[in-house]
Amino acid sequence: TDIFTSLTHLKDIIENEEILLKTVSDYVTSEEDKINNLERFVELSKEEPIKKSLLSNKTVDEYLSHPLNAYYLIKKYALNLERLAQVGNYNKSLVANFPDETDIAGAAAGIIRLQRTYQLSTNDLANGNIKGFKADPLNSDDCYRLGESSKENSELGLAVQWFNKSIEKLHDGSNNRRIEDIVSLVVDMFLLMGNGKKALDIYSFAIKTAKSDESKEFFQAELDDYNELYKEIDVEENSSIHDEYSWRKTEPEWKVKYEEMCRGQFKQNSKYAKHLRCRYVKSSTCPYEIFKQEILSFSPFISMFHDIISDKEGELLKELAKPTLERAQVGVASKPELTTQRIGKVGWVWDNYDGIGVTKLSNRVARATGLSTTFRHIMTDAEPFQVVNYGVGGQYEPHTDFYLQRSDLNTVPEFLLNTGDRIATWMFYLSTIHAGGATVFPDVEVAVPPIKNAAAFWYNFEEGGDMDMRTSHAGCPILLGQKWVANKWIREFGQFFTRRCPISEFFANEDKYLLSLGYSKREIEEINFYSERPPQPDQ
Ligand SMILES: O=C(O)CCC(=O)C(=O)O
Ligand SMILES: [Fe+2]
Repeated sequence: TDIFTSLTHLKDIIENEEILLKTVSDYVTSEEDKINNLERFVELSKEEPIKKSLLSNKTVDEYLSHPLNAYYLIKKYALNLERLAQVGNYNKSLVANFPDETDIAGAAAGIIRLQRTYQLSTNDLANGNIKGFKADPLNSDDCYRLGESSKENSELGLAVQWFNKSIEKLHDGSNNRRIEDIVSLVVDMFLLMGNGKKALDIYSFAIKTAKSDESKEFFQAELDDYNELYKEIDVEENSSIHDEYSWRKTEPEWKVKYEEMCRGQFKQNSKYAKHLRCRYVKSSTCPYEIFKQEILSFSPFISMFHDIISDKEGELLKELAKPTLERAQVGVASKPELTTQRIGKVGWVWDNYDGIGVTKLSNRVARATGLSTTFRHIMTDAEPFQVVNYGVGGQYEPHTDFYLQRSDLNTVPEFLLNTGDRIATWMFYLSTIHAGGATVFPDVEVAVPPIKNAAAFWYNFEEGGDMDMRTSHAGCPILLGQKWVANKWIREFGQFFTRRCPISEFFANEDKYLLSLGYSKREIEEINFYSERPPQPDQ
């Protein structure tokens, strides 16, 4: 560096010695802090490993049945992951599946979805109570996160409630945000609701009750800003009736209806409702095999089969699907999208995947429905099983299973080319759900309860071969329990020789169905005449 050739640089180095020293000592302190932090983490984890402290005698599945527990676990592991990021060298594959901050936010959004859909009170939820099922109460940090999530979702009323809860619990030490900032957020929410009066009240109250001079000054400054901004507006006049408890985001009609269906607020209003029944159906090929079918709607034809798969077979499907599970996308193969419209992970399980086990299940679907489910690599009669596992507040918003754009039929993987559309849907329910999670058909007000080891089965097309838009359906958010389903979509063209007559003869046409039950034409006219079908809105 040629220092020896002049002495002036040596002088500089002497000047800078102190700064260098400080840099090194700062580094040592910060590394020490890190190590201390990690040491504390190891100590705590040794004292109460997650396996023991959280589960306490429950199985993992029981524990995860409560959405708040799932949220707690996600948060705990995500925060651990942040700590581990400070450790230089360790086996990264151990944390490959760890959740991160985006998962905490996703789980919080799921809980807000559940709160809104099932109209849960903020108090109950904050106490960990969902319909009598208990989890640990939420702490101040959790409540704050739920407030943020509500805000992001434009649920301003809920946001106020959660931010207030977070302030109420601030003393628990979980939350290092400043009370001033949370109060300002509450004020913002009221302003967005159009309630300036409330905003003013909160500032005045905060100034009166402030715990320190700084705090008081902060609120005074905020209030001054506010007065400056809104001096033109008569606050009293503009304060609408909005309070946080009655305030709801305006949702499109389909969503309101969907959420009502999920809550069970609907009437089976088909005039044929009283003829719905359970029946035994004979297997299409095996003379001694009988299936238990419950008919839920004649037109469109929607039914369920009870006890149609064993626990063991269900486990097989889940196990085979697990390694292939990926975040669900919506849309066609050429342009799938990640959306909140469907919150779950899907995997595909093909016939012959595991010896004969999966094929046996496909064959059973064929015998129960009379449709062909033969799998082929070109021109298949049915798709492989699509196994779906839902997450916290997981759902699938209303959709139809067929391709709305006819041209999309040409952008499918090769084995599905020239197989026509999804003429019918079969869906196994593979897990126990205590609340929520029904499959609902809002247009015809039919709900299929997600009963373990049962299956839903319906036709997506009308008798004449047109798409039946009334089959639009949804998987409701899961409130308590875990949800696994396995779809088997049966394609159109493979049914050329197998399609059963009774479907077109009886079920697609309700009158024909009644004839088949032995009613005379006159009786059917009478049933039609006296049936109590509520007036339809736009007739
Ligand atoms: O989970 C449900 O109940 C519905 C699922 C569904 O409709 C689908 O996967 O296409
Ligand atoms: Fe579907």
